Amino acid sequence: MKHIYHDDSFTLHTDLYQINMAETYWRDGIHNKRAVFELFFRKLPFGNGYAVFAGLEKVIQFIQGFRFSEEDLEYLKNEVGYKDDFLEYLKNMRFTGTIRSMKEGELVFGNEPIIRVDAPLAEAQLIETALLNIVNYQTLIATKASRIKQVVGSEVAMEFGTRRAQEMDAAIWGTRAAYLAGFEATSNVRAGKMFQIPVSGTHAHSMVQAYKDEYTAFHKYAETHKDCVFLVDTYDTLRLGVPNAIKVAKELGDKINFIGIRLDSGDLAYFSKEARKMLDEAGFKDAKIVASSDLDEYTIMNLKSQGAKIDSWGIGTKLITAYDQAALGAVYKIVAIEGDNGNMEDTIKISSNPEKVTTPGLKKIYRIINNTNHHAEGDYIAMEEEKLPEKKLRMFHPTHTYMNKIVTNFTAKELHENIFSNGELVYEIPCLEESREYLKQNLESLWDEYKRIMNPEDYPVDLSQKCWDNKMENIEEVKEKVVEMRD
Ligand SMILES: Nc1ncnc2c1ncn2[C@@H]1O[C@H](COP(=O)(O)OP(=O)(O)OP(=O)(O)O)[C@@H](O)[C@H]1O
Ligand SMILES: O=P(O)(O)OC[C@H]1O[C@H](OP(=O)(O)OP(=O)(O)O)[C@H](O)[C@@H]1O
Ligand SMILES: O=C(O)c1cccnc1
Repeated sequence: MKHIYHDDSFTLHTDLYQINMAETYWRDGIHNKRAVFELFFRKLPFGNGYAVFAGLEKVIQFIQGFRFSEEDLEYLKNEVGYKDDFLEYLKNMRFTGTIRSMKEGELVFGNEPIIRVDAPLAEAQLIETALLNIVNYQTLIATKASRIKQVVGSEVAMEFGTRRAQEMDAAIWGTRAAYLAGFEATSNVRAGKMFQIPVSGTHAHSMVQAYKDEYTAFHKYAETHKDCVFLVDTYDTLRLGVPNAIKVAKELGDKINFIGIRLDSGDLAYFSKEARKMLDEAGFKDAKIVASSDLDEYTIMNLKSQGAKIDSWGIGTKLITAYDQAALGAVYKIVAIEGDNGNMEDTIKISSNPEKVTTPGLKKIYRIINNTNHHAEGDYIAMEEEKLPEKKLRMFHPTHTYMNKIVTNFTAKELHENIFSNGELVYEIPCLEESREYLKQNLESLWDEYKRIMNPEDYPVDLSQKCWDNKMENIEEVKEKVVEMRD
């Protein structure tokens, strides 16, 4: 038993420094001060023109289960050394704050708040790490999957990555993210069961090797399964594999549903074209060709440009591990805190890099949709109490302010929904299918220039004049303070 790890709560899924800060706030009596944090990333992953937000459902689960278990408290006491009075405070802690968030399947861009947490300071602090962990991974994989699906187009994309994923949780939630982003199926049966994702699969080389020859292996498989996709590359794809598949399909005729073949190595363009001819000549015009083997959006695009005859794509390692970018860099920054007089006061983090200076204050985020062509003109961050003009909106780049435009005849769609209100879940969680459909609609409203997988245009994420002025005032105030403190 010693080596079987017991794990009865996710609440300690945080960094030690969060608990240490919570203790400081509590001992100082400021733990219940209202604080507002925003979760956002600065740079889009993979050089993509948009990201796909995923992770909210798991965030909700985490918040609902947020309580320190007896075992957590014992551990914190005996192994980390926290004192009883503080542990008593943690014991009674529940999440009592308000969370506003974008919906899963929302298109999201750099420097815009995806989630806003408005909660007692210590609570907001303690949930940071888990929120970032969930959103960073799921959004990264959903974005990678969406890129791949853009290239795959109307053909079928199947998620095959579990064996290469960074452990079991990543396989499960990565698969969910891939389906949300438009993949049609997964080979992971547990993910299929948990999220009602269609499951699908062929067979491995091991089965051919176990029976020694392809003919016997395909035949035995066909005797036990109606739907058959035969893997044809174990020995010699065109001389043995494809002819054996055709032979078995002909012999068993209507007794099976010969779906097609899978190619997993070699020149996939050449093999698929040759195999297509062979299948067609044998009368199997509807048989499908599945391809797998280290595929990603670039290889798929390249194979298509070579005229590969592939109907279905199995994508594993490069999707589920986000092969070309290991992490999304979302951060969680405090933007306002209750002052001693009870009013909310802005907070700002200064940086020598203008892109890294946070945008202070309570804000709302809107997508500006052109009413004529129903496409998004850009996103617009305004102060919470601000009323947007109805007829004419001036949008300008927040660092290169000379880049600006006037938008007329638009709809400003607010992107945040109320998720928790004073600790109560007030959001009806959509099913995965709905979020998937929501993403599809969102992509339709995005101009193609932001969707291409290489060198897309920069999508505008602008600040309102008030929001921009407020940021500048905050920067000036901090500068003055720094001078005062230096003198
Ligand atoms: N016609 C093609 N054009 C571009 N890339 C291709 C083409 N055919 C295959 N590829 C890609 O080339 C890579 C080949 O991988 P690799 O060198 O490991 O060999 P393999 O053919 O998969 O053989 P094996 O699995 O036996 O090692 C894969 O990423 C595959 O998707
Ligand atoms: O290439 P990926 O995109 O990661 O897709 C998943 C890979 O996993 C399987 O290979 P594996 O060698 O693990 O097993 P198998 O060939 O014996 O089935 C499959 O044949 C794919 O090549
Ligand atoms: O069903 C398949 O063909 C499959 C599943 C997982 C990984 N590679 C292939």
